[in-house]
Amino acid sequence: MPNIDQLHQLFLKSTGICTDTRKLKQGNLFFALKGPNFNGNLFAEKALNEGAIAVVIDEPEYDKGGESFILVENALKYLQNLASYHRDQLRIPVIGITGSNGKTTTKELMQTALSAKFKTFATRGNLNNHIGVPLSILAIDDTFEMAIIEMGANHVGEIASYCKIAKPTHGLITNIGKAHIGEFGGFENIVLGKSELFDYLKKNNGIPFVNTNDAVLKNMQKRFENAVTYPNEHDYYPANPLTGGVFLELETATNVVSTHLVGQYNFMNVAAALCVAKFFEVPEEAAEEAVATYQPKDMRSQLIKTKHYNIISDAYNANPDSMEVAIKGLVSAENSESVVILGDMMELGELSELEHEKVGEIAVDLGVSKRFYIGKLIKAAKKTDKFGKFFENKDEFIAYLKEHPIKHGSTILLKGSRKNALEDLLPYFEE
Ligand SMILES: CC(=O)N[C@H]1[C@@H](OP(=O)(O)OP(=O)(O)OC[C@H]2O[C@@H](n3ccc(=O)[nH]c3=O)[C@H](O)[C@@H]2O)O[C@H](CO)[C@@H](O)[C@@H]1O[C@H](C)C(=O)N[C@@H](C)C(=O)N[C@H](CCC(=O)N[C@@H](CCC[C@@H](N)C(=O)O)C(=O)O)C(=O)O
Ligand SMILES: Nc1ncnc2c1ncn2[C@@H]1O[C@H](COP(=O)(O)OP(=O)(O)OP(=O)(O)O)[C@@H](O)[C@H]1O
Ligand SMILES: C[C@@H](N)C(=O)N[C@H](C)C(=O)O
Repeated sequence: MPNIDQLHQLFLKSTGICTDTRKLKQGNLFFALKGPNFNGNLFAEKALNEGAIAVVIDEPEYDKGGESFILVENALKYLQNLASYHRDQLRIPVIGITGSNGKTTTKELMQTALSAKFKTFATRGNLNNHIGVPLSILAIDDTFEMAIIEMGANHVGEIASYCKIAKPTHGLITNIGKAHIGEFGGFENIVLGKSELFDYLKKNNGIPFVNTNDAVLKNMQKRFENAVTYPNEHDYYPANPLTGGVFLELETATNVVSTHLVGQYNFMNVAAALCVAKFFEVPEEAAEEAVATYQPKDMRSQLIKTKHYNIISDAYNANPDSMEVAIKGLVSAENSESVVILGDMMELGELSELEHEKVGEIAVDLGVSKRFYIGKLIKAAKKTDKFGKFFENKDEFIAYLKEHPIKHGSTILLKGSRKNALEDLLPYFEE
C-alpha cells in the first residue's frame, strides 16, 4: 500500500477523482465507496477497464494484484485523508461556509463576486457532506487563488470533521434555523453543530464573517477580535419590496443593484457575498455587477415565466424558516393572485406536526389566495387552514388540476423538501 504522499503523487498524475463508474473519465483515480445501494468495490475492475489510472478498494477479494489495485482499510477514510493532505499543499485562502439556509446560494454569489478579481474555486452544486467535502478539496488545483467550501450537516460533530479536511482560513455561517432539527436533536444542537466552524477559526486564528442580523451569530462574534460583520447599512440595504417587484433589489450609496433572485430573504445572501468581496478588496462596482448578473438555478429562488403563470420555483428543499420567508416573499412582491403549492418538510422530528400546522397558519394569515398542500406530513395544516386543498400525492393533485385549472396570471410558489420533487409539476404549468 502506498503511503499518503505516494498516493498524492499518483493523484496529481491523474485527471481527478472518481467515485462513480457511471461518470468515469479517462485517467481518473477511482475510490470504491459503499452506499445504501451498491458496494463500490464491485466496480473497481470496471473502472480500470474503462480507463482509471488506479483503484482504491477496501475489500481484499476485489484485489486482482499489481500496482493498479490499492487496498486500504477504508476507502472513504482514505479519500478524506488524501483530501486533508492535498489541502495542506494549497497556499490559498479557503472560505468555509455553513448555516441552516442559503449556503449554496451564498456560496455561488460569493464565487461570482470574488471571481471579479481572483480565480475562485467553489463547491460544485451542494457536494457538502462527508464525501462531497473531500471531493471538493480534491478538485482544487494550483491554478486557483481562492476557494469556497460548502459544509452541510444534520448532526453535531459533522462540521468539525469537515474543518479538519478543509482547514478554512475564513468562515461564514449564513444563519441558524430549524433545518434538520429532528436529526440534530434540538435547536441547541444546531447551534453547537454550526458553531464548530467558528470554533475551528478561533483555534486557528481564522477570520469569521458574522451575520449580525442573526441574534445567535451576533453573540458568537464576541469571541473574536478580528470578526468582519455584515450587513453594513451604509453600504447597501434592500430596496422597498413593494417597489422592487418580484426580484430583490439593493440600494447602495450610489447605485441600485437589481438581482435575478426572488425573495427578500436573499438580501442576506447577497450582503454576505458583498461583505466577503469587500474584505478581499474586490472593486465594489465589479462585485455589485457580478451579483446582479447571477442567475439562480436548480430550483432555488428561481422565477420561471410561462405563457400563463409566474412560477417561483423554490422546490429544492424546505424547512420552517425557509417556508415562512418564501411565502412572505410571494405575497409581498406580487400584485397578481398568489398561489402556493406546498409539500412536506423532512427531518423535523417531534416538531414536525406543529411546524406543518404553522405553515397553514402563515399562508392563511398572509392572505395567499389559493393554497394547495401535497403530502402526508403537510396534512397537519388542515388544522389551521380550513379552506386549503389537500392531496395525498402529486398524481392526485394533477388530476384535480385538470378539472380545476389555476387562474391565468397567477403567481405560484412551489416549495417542499427534496423528497417531494415538486418540480415534477412544472410541465403542467408550461402550456
Ligand atoms: C456514495 C455515493 O457517492 N453515492 C452516490 C450514488 O448513489 P447510489 O445510490 O447510486 O449508490 P450507492 O451510494 O449505494 O453507491 C456506492 C458506490 O458505488 C458507486 N457505483 C454505483 C453504481 C455504479 O454503476 N457504479 C459505481 O461506481 C457509487 O457511485 C458509490 O460510490 O449515486 C447517486 C446519484 O448520482 C448520488 O446521489 C449518491 O451520492 C450520495 C448521496 C452522496 O452523499 N454524495 C456526495 C458527493 C454529496 O455531497 N452529495 C450531496 C448531498 C448533500 C446533502 O444532502 N447535504 C445536506 C446535509 C448533509 C447531511 C449529511 N450528514 C449526509 O448524510 O449527507 C444538506 O442539507 O445540505 C448531493 O448529492 O447533493
Ligand atoms: N437567507 C435565507 N434565509 C431563509 N431561507 C433561505 C435563505 N437563502 C435561501 N433560503 C431558502 O433555502 C432554499 C435553498 O437554498 P440553498 O440551496 O442556497 O440553501 P442551502 O442551505 O445550501 O441548502 P442545502 O444545503 O440543502 O443545499 C432556497 O430555495 C430558499 O427557499
Ligand atoms: C437534500 C438536502 N440537501 C436537504 O436540503 N434536505 C432537506 C431535509 C430537504 O430536502 O428539505
